[in-house]
Order: sequence, then C-alpha cells, then structure tokens
Amino acid sequence: MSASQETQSLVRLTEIFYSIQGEGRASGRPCVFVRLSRCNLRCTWCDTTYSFKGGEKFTFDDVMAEVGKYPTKLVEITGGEPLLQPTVHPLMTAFADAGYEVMIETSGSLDISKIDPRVHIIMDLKAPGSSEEKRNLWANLEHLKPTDEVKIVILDQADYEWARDKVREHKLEERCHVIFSPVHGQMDGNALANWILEDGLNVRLGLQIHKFLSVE
Ligand SMILES: C[S@@+](CC[C@H](N)C(=O)[O-])C[C@H]1O[C@@H](n2cnc3c(N)ncnc32)[C@H](O)[C@@H]1O
Ligand SMILES: Nc1nc2[nH]cc(C(=O)O)c2c(=O)[nH]1
Ligand code: SF4
Ligand SMILES: [Mg+2]
Repeated sequence: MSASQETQSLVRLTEIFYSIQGEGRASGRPCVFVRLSRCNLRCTWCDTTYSFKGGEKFTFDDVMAEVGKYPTKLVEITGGEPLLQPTVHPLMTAFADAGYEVMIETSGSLDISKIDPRVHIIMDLKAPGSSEEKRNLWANLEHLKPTDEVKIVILDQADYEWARDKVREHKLEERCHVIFSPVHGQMDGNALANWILEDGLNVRLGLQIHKFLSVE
C-alpha cells in the first residue's frame, strides 16, 4: 500500500479526547485517547459499553489532525477492542513515525504479535468475574516486552486469587509490569491492597484515577 493510500485508510472511531491518563504506568500524564468502536467481548464490569455500537469512519489524516490539536505527544489507542480493526496497525505505526509515544489498551483476546514494537502494550488478562476468562489468548504472553504491562481487573476475592495464581504460574512479574485494578465502585481498593501486601506480590495496585477526578 502506498503511503498516500495508507493515509486514506479508514478506522471506525467512537471518540477522540484529551485527558489525564487514568490507568497503567503512564497514569497522571496528559494523553490523547483514540477510542475505536466495537468489541468482541462483553466483560461484566465494562465501563465503555457505549463503544460497542455506532462510531464513524475516519481517515488516518483526519485522526492525526484531530490528535495533533492537543499539546501532548502521548497517544493511547483504546476502545472497544482496537485490535478488531486491521487498520489499527498502520495507524499506530503512523503515530510512532510522527514521533508520538504510542500506547494500546487491548483485551488479551486477540493476537498482539503484529503490533509495531515501538508501541507500549497494556494487555488485560480477563479474570473469571469478567465472564470472559476463556477468551484469554495465553500465547500472547510470549510477545510482551519488559516495558509492557499486563492488567488484571479484580471483581472479588475469587478474582484476586485467580490473578495471584496466574502471576505465580506464569511468573508474570518477570515478563513485564503487572497491574491489579479493582472494578471501580464494586471492589474495595483497600481490601485489594491488603491481599497484595499479605501475599507479598510484586504487582502494582492500579486505581482508575480519572474516576476520582472530573475528567473523562
Ligand atoms: C474499556 S477497555 C478498552 C480496551 C480493551 N477492550 C481492554 O479491555 O483492555 C480499557 C480498560 O478499561 C478497564 N476497565 C473497563 N471497565 C472497568 C471497570 N468497571 N473497572 C476497572 N477497570 C475497568 C479495563 O482494564 C480495560 O482494559
Ligand atoms: N482518563 C482516562 N484514562 C484511560 N485509560 C484507559 C482508558 C480506557 O478507556 O481505555 C481511559 C479512559 O477512558 N479515561
Ligand atoms: S474487552 Fe474491553 S471494551 Fe470489551 S467489554 Fe471488555 S473491558 Fe469492555
Ligand atoms: Mg475508560
């Protein structure tokens, strides 16, 4: 595909917004979010169900022009499930080529091996409380870089014990950063903190800080 054709490639988006990064190691940093539409999962606790339908198709030129309006070179591709759209790969490469620090939030249910190596991956592992545990693509673990992140959203103590056992079984903290994130409003962050301390897990407690602020 020629470069000019590529910039005419289309991607279906729900929204582009500028906010404080609320999740992962970049938490607290100004970031532009590019939220792609549609998802192949239906996590019980999903806070972005509005992305499952609708959305509009935009060219890469349009997307990059909109993102370029904001005073940051940190961009996160999220969704819905961004890896559902094959054009997300050249889009992420275009951002990296343009000097952006690129992050992707993905569910862990689709192959991450084709992602541009410059992109910082935040990959979920879905615990039983999500009802999507069976969709975890465990082969993805081989493709995580030390600077990438695995995030496990914790609904209850059963999810915590599942996550603890997976960390130990796959030595996840030796592969990349590991974040345990409580389901906002349903899992008490203090209880999760105490379980992590009691078990001495080398993981990071991640709160969705944007939900404690009045930002999107
Ligand atoms: C909306 S999803 C979009 C990207 C991708 N589909 C995924 O699941 O990673 C982005 C992240 O939001 C987090 N999330 C969604 N709903 C949440 C909730 N109710 N509580 C805590 N984290 C949540 C999950 O960690 C998820 O990885
Ligand atoms: N502020 C803010 N930070 C985020 N980090 C990941 C998000 C997501 O929905 O993927 C998100 C989000 O929706 N808002
Ligand atoms: S995979 Fe992500 S977008 Fe899809 S339902 Fe789960 S949390 Fe929501
Ligand atoms: Mg969100």
